[in-house]
Amino acid sequence: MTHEPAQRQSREWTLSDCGEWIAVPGAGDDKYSRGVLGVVTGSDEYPGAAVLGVEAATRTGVGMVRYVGDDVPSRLVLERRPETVTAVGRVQAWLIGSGMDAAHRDPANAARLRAALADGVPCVVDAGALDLIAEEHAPVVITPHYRELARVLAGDAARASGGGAGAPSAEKIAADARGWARRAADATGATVLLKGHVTHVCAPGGEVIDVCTGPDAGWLATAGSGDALGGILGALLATHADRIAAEGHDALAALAATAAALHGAAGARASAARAGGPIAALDVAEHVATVVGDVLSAA
Ligand SMILES: NC(=O)C1=CN([C@@H]2O[C@H](COP(=O)(O)OP(=O)(O)OC[C@H]3O[C@@H](n4cnc5c(N)ncnc54)[C@H](O)[C@@H]3O)[C@@H](O)[C@H]2O)[C@@H](O)CC1
Ligand SMILES: Nc1ncnc2c1ncn2[C@@H]1O[C@H](COP(=O)(O)OP(=O)(O)O)[C@@H](O)[C@H]1O
Repeated sequence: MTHEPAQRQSREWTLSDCGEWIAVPGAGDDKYSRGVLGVVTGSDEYPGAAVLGVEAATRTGVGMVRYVGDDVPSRLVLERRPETVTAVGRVQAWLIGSGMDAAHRDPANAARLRAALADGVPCVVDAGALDLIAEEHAPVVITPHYRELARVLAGDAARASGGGAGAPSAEKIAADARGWARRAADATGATVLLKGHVTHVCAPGGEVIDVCTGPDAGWLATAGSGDALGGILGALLATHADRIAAEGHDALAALAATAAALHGAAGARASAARAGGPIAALDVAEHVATVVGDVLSAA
């Protein structure tokens, strides 16, 4: 029988673990000292993803969101959240790629994504930016679902061998999601948040963290739910720049697990508010603030 070293074991992350990772502003804080999140998400093809990520980030708590994107998503973001700033400026973290399609990336979005990755601050990389992670130099958390992780690992295998042979299919990843989250973290050097009914988080060389705070039924499996998760995680990274600088991927993994736990609990609360019935992604985003309040009052 083989034994994994202790740091490769798995643990569960619950709401009681989250309190330490929510930054509550004090009397001396202003919007900049709290942290600013830069967001490059959405496109004329998928504008709603931008709205969902910005809404969720705002409801998680952050000093400011700077949104940088195409005209249609910019207008929709401002209609929903007029406090969002569309002027370019400094940020403490980035959220990139939700609502974008790597196969149809236009030059303006390509330049925005590359600029965010080159900025050097922590970055959440989702959906249509996942193909760019080999270029990054910043501390990165990737947030794939099974099909997206299969594509990430195929790209990784192709770079290593010139072919891509040996990369797992989405079905193979689904059959051992915990194991593939760990292998993907080691292979990419990024902290991995692998989405599913149970979400698995792993830093390179670290333990796997399981998160299962969502509703018992799979109501979170709905369009845009993952776009909202990206916003939650982006806000947490932007408000913990000092801890990420000091603790690196250990902090990124704790923040990613916190984001998944808040997201699941917000989905459960949103469903409970509808007698256990179905939810929309915007319901999840809106309920994050209440879940943050719950976590802080229980701490
Ligand atoms: N409101 C929005 O703007 C939303 C934007 N989204 C964005 O959409 C982009 C693509 O995300 P996906 O997770 O769809 O990407 P995937 O590439 O994983 O899924 C697309 C694939 O799903 C399969 N598929 C499509 N329709 C299907 C159907 N009816 N039945 C069975 N299989 C089907 C096809 O093989 C297609 O290639 C991402 O950028 C994502 O962020 C999604 O999050 C949904 C909501
Ligand atoms: N069966 C399920 N039960 C509970 N949560 C799920 C289930 N399937 C997916 N989820 C969660 O819902 C979200 C879906 O994200 P994603 O696949 O990126 O969707 P989208 O691209 O439409 O936003 C993730 O947070 C994932 O963990």
